[in-house]
Amino acid sequence: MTDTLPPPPSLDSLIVEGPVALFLDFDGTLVDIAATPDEIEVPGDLVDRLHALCERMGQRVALVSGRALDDLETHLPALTVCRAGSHGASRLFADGRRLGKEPEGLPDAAVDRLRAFAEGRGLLYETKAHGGAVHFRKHPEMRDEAVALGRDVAAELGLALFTGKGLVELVRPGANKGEAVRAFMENEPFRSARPVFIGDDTTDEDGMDAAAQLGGFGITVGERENHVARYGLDSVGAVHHWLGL
Ligand SMILES: O=P(O)(O)OC[C@H]1O[C@H](O[C@H]2O[C@H](CO)[C@@H](O)[C@H](O)[C@H]2O)[C@H](O)[C@@H](O)[C@@H]1O
Repeated sequence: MTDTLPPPPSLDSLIVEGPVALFLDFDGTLVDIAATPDEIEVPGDLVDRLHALCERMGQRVALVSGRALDDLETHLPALTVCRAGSHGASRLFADGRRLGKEPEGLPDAAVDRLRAFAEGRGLLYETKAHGGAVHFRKHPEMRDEAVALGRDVAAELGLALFTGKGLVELVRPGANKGEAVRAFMENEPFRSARPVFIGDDTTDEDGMDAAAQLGGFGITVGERENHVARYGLDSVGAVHHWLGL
């Protein structure tokens, strides 16, 4: 449990031991969770603060989000930090060069099933370039039905199912945050650094697991049960404070 996990050592003390690479989740980690994806409140100077953090870290910072990259960039305009969207499947270096292949979108049959389910029940369907999510945050009683539908469609069409905070999502197999961590860590300036992954949700555990396998560790945010993280921070505010944002 998060409340039994100690806070991490200070970032300055880690940097003294050797180069550190930071992998940062977005929703629930850098910004607070809101009722819908578009209602998040992003501090106006967050991009500038992330750029300053990048300078301090020798450019070894990557955002690793479940959101599509174009959506992430809407909330973080003119961001020049390494970033991965669609749960790590779509990756860009800081200057916009692609890392790896552009992933495939969902088959139409999957999109149609998810969208019809959401629209039929008054739920929000989030269109993504490489996935599709049904949000039930405002209707938690629909959770089991949404997860069951996601499982069925995933099995029928050979897709992977994610269940996150108030959502169920389908992606192509292999799209996970651990793969994004590994991909960045094979490249400069990340290579040989100690990876630290910070996140609040189930899908972040793949990133934390990869960080641990590569000699680093995970930091979980908030009170969710987490069996992979080594340390915990209480809130988005505590993450900002730890990062010196
Ligand atoms: O990996 P992340 O960057 O944390 O993205 C995870 C999902 O974040 C968004 O959904 C979550 O945040 C919404 C806004 O706070 C909230 O309304 C929703 O219930 C959360 O699940 C985003 O909409 C998803 O696409 C991401 O997968």
